[in-house]
Amino acid sequence: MAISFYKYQGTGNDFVMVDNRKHNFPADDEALVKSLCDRRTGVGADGLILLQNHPDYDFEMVYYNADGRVGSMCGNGARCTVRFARQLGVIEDVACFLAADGEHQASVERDLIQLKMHDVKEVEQIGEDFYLNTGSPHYVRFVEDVELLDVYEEGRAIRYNERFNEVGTNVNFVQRLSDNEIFVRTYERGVEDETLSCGTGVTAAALVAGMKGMQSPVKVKVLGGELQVAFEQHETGGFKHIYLMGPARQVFSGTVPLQQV
Ligand SMILES: N[C@H](CCC[C@H](N)C(=O)O)C(=O)O
Repeated sequence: MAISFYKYQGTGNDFVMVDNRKHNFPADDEALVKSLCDRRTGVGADGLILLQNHPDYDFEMVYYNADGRVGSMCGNGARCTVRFARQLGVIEDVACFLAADGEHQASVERDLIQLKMHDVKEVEQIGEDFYLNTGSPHYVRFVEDVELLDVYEEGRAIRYNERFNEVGTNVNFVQRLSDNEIFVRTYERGVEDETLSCGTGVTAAALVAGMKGMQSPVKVKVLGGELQVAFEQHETGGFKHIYLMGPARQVFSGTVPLQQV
């Protein structure tokens, strides 16, 4: 038996995608997911996503981190899944789909995928830093020079802080570049390394930039390209009408013999 897969990437956050509408991919096999995501002995990706039928939605996305564990919401992965659904003919230019954190709307505008995120009701302040959930948990720290930072070491120190216990957190380091632009680097839980981009992390960083007075939409530079985040801020704190926008495309497709993974 062989597994057919597609490889997608959105601003450098890359995913093995499986069309699971008619198959039954053995995703509870953590070792299998992990080996497919391995960059030397597998296809190589930050995560694996199943696109599935759902009776009430255009489709359902099920996301696994590169370590093989079922993940929470993945913003770039969702944008890639929308592109994948479009290319499979599952949707046209708009989608309403189910992800780990519930329903999402999205639209395809040429090269760009715009994804509606859930409202964020509260942002916790921890010293000078912030902690919020944009579908996945994110710690946000503003720094002077993000390019010089050791994201792996400093990210791990926060990731494994006992405050976050087994659940852990993703960690985002943010530099303000101008009145409407930030640069974000993210240490990702489940990948346990820096990735080139993290959609829910970029969203979290842009919302914190909003709290610090930046107007929507916020342009976000990441190592793998550029995204944009639009939002409305409640007077009482919290955010609504949050949109993440950026490119997502197919890189290649192939098959993996199952006995070899
Ligand atoms: N890369 C993803 C985030 C995945 C979240 C995952 N790493 C976790 O929280 O465990 C994104 O684009 O939003």
